[in-house]
Amino acid sequence: MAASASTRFLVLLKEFSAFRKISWTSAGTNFHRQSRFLCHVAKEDGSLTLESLDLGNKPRKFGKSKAMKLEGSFVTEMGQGKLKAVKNDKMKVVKEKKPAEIVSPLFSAKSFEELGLPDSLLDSLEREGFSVPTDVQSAAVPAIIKGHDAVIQSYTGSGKTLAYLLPILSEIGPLAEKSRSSHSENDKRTDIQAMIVAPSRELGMQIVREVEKLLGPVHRRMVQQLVGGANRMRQEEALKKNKPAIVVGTPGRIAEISKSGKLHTHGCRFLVLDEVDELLSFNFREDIHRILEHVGKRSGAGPKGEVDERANRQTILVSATVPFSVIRAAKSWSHEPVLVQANKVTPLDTVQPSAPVISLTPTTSEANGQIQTTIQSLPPALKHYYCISKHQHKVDTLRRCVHALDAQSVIAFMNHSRQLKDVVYKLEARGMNSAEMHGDLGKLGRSTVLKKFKNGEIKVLVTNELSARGLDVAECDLVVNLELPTDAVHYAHRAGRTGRLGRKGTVVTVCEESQVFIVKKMEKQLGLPFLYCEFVDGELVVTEEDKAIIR
Ligand SMILES: Nc1ncnc2c1ncn2[C@@H]1O[C@H](COP(=O)(O)OP(=O)(O)OP(=O)(O)O)[C@@H](O)[C@H]1O
Repeated sequence: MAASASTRFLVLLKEFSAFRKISWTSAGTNFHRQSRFLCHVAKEDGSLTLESLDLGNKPRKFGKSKAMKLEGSFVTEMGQGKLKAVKNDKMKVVKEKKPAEIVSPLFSAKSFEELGLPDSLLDSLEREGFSVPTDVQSAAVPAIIKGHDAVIQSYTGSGKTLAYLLPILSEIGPLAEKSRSSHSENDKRTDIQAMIVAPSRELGMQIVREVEKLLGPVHRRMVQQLVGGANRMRQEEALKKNKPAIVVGTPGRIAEISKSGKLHTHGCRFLVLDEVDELLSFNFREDIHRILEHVGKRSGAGPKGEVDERANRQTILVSATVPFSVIRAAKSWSHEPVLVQANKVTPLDTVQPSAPVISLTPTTSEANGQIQTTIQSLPPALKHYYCISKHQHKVDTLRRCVHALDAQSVIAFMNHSRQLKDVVYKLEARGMNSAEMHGDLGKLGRSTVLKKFKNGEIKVLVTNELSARGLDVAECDLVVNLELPTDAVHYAHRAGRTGRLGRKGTVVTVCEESQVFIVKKMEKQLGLPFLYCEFVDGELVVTEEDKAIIR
């Protein structure tokens, strides 16, 4: 159909066949060579720096690092894209790109030792193969240890979970620095020390596993999950028996147990709202309100000097997408909060309502003497395409897309759970391993599917918005929007399931002809180029002219 339209040039790119990886050793060297020392960042725009937080020039201890768990996962820019001329007239030569560039320079601090973490936590990180903090971790850890309330914003897959977990674990629980972990006299031993709230069970459980990994087998009971769909009585018994220092849960279940008087949070020192913009939505409003009212509200002084006059907890709000409603909420719930981004800590007061919510390129500019901050929500190396397909051909388009990109682990998003089964049936009939995942599956069904997807038994996970936020499957190399996300924010979270932590990733949005204008709108809002593509002879074909517009 469109192939014969006004296309002048076709560039055939067979992308995934050429995944070229570099070893961690060489990646590390490059990162270090490129590293911008933290104390140099953001001074011009009035930001706080690690130096200004008294943590920039700590003496360094080196020598603990070992080969990183994700060895080889930092991939180079596509180096071997095939080039094929389809028409001779006005041929534009697209040169092969040079290989060996790091896609995303995520790491600027050389080691976790630089961030002032206690030895026991450093040992855990080493045991789990984490050797270098990401940029957002480099910025967040010292700021939170210092006692700041914070909004952590950084793009999907950049390590925001550890960015808040590390400073918390360095202050409370069995890995904490002894001098820091001493509780005030007002603390009861039964009180929870840190509460982490997430909008979905999957994300909650993912965070629990991250905490358990760091705590190690001996102390893993120090974290308790309070997610919905699991047995509530067992959760309450575990709270009573294990007296965990940390709870991670979904708003409804936390509020439920809190109302029953079985969750003691008045002495809680940390409250984290992960995916905060989602947690602010109407669905969660009542439960979040209760949590904010009860967590860390005790009388008397808190453990930290200069911030003691505020509520006796640190409030940490986290998301890749931070609309101004979050900034406003942070200002009202927190005391002098800071905005933490990759290698940058800025007083939240300087963030203006006019600042765009999302954009590709992070910039700061001064207007009327005020700092304007734009926010990057997606990894810059992610590639975005769209194609046009009739509704009845979409599954076939998906299948051809997977083949053309030689994708190994695919998440296909739709909007309604009732259509997922049909897509799975069609894919399976064509020999492609796939499974549906949605809320109606129940907790066990969901975790089984997820496990199979993670270990590669399932190639295409067909799902809805449930999986759009937080889900961390390192291997996912392709996201397909079989139906359009409702807006640019939803697009960003769906797209962010691939290309995690500097890996290569592709997002293909399959739309109907009448929907192209919506794709164009999202492209504009995100400030990202969405390339029009087709799948021809098993190849992804990108046209340089936008046929969707000129037809
Ligand atoms: N310093 C590090 N070194 C190696 N791996 C890391 C490091 N920090 C985090 N990771 C891993 O990177 C992956 C992505 O981290 P995480 O899920 O925290 O990202 P995120 O920024 O919260 O993403 P999203 O916005 O999608 O929720 C996880 O598998 C995590 O274990």
